[in-house]
Amino acid sequence: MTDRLALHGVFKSFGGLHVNSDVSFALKAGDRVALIGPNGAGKTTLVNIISGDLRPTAGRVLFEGADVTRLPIAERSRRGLARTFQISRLFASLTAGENVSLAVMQRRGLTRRVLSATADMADVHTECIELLETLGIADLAALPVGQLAYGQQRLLELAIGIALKPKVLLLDEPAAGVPHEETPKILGAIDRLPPDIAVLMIEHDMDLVFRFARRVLVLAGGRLIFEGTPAEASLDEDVRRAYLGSYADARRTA
Ligand SMILES: Nc1ncnc2c1ncn2[C@@H]1O[C@H](COP(=O)(O)OP(=O)(O)OP(=O)(O)O)[C@@H](O)[C@H]1O
Repeated sequence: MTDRLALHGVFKSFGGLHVNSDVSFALKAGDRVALIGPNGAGKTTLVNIISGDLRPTAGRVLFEGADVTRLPIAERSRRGLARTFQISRLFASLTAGENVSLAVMQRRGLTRRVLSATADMADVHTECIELLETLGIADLAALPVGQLAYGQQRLLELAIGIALKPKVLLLDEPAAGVPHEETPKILGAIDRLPPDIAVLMIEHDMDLVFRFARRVLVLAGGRLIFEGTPAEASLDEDVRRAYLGSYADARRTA
């Protein structure tokens, strides 16, 4: 089976700052992988490289076997790569339903011919409402995004990610900033993602990692220092050191 996503020797520097060094890994259909690591380890930078928001300094990103390293975000998205952001990027002046409908329309190729597409709009609306129902936020469809609570906005972001029917979904801290009592809803939504999607999730909350991930990648100082199950990660000495902040010291003295 061709990997859905593969990174080969990815490096990223900002001036003299080496943020990602020689990172390689692959995701297959149905994978549930968490990318963890201490603050500043380079996780978001790596996700930005996968999504096309950033170009790597060296190395390659393959999507279904094809080199997409130089392709723009929109082309990667058309091929089936979707992401959510750590900080919400929803259209605040549109309603929740309109935000999801736009994603459904984008996937169906309707956004370029909006004026001639009215016949398809009933379908788009039905799909949008079904999606919002799946995430338990159908009652919010008519509300402007600006009026939604933060946790509801994160659920809406997930709805948009799913609306794109991606083959690979990148989730950047989907539960960040969500009040504790609302995290079960985010977890429930993630549990109900279509099983075939390959999902890579950046997450600090280890409860969520344990519940979601079957495999964990640990990034420290820009390098992958561990790949294994969540249980193995929690017992690994290098991983423990990375989280205690002594990994950088160990490298400096090595
Ligand atoms: N555009 C940029 N220009 C310069 N430095 C950057 C840029 N983007 C990120 N960095 C630096 O790269 C390092 C890694 O940042 P990144 O956001 O990828 O880490 P992270 O592992 O996602 O951290 P966190 O868990 O805190 O979100 C940090 O030192 C950050 O300041």
